[in-house]
Amino acid sequence: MNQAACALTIAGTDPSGGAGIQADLKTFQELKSYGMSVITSVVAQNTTGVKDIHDMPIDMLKKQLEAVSSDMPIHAFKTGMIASIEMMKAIKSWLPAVAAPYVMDPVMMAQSGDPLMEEESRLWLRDNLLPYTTLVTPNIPEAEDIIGESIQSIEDMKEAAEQIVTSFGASAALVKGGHRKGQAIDVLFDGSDIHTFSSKRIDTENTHGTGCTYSAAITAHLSHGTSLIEAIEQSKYFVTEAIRHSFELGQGSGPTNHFATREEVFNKWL
Ligand SMILES: Nc1ncnc2c1ncn2[C@@H]1O[C@H](COP(=O)(O)OP(=O)(O)OP(=O)(O)O)[C@@H](O)[C@H]1O
Ligand SMILES: Cc1ncc(COP(=O)(O)O)c(N)n1
Repeated sequence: MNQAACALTIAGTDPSGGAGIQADLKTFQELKSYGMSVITSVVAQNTTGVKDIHDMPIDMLKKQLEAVSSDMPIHAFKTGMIASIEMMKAIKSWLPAVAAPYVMDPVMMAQSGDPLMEEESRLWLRDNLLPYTTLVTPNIPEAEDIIGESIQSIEDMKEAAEQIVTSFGASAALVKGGHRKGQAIDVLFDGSDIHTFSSKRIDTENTHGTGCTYSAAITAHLSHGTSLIEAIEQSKYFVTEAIRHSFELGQGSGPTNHFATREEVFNKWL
């Protein structure tokens, strides 16, 4: 009998296919997890920015969560855009229905700077959902928002990761350095040790959806039962290659190329 590793994303949409649910499902597929999705908001956006947002009615969000968890195995799940406190409450009350690693990408705004979460929801997310996470993956502005302090150096990133675990209750925190200059360095505190994950910075504007792709890749690896450190190491490689092979599509920040890591395989066949 076939057994599948099953990964679920709970997030908003991107009709241009580079971020959100669409990026997550592509990533799950590439990493051989059976992908499932619950939509929080339908977002009219593309590579240039966000045009409009339609939040799912809370009842519909609850019904989607219930539909998937009452029928399907969930071996790991992630949350991305959760626009309102009401939605966060619905997700929190659903959490006991799943016993699986939880990766939170605390999406606050799109790369274009457009907000994807109500201002007052940020504290609620931190104080009420963060303590349930296996891993939270803030970029630098999101980590600054969580700890309420500015982050300049790698040392600051380490302190922030540690603080997110010890003061705010995440099991592990990965502070991503995509917004800094120089090497693309991410810092993990796993509850006992600091680990760094580093790659050369790729000179490109095409980074729409990198955060979504990275957290989805980690979720996919966790759904296969991979350890946290190994899952992050593999996902760092995946997202770096996806940025390296990104597409010149759209008039803004182009999307990452999710099937880049299969290039070698394709080349063998062609
Ligand atoms: N130009 C780049 N070259 C190499 N790696 C990068 C580059 N930009 C971002 N990264 C890496 O991509 C991953 C996502 O990090 P980033 O800080 O960009 O997340 P994010 O801000 O949530 O994503 P987004 O940019 O999609 O909003 C991290 O591993 C980061 O180090
Ligand atoms: C629905 C949704 N979720 C997350 C992001 C963040 O992705 P990015 O910062 O790469 O634009 C996005 N643009 N849209």
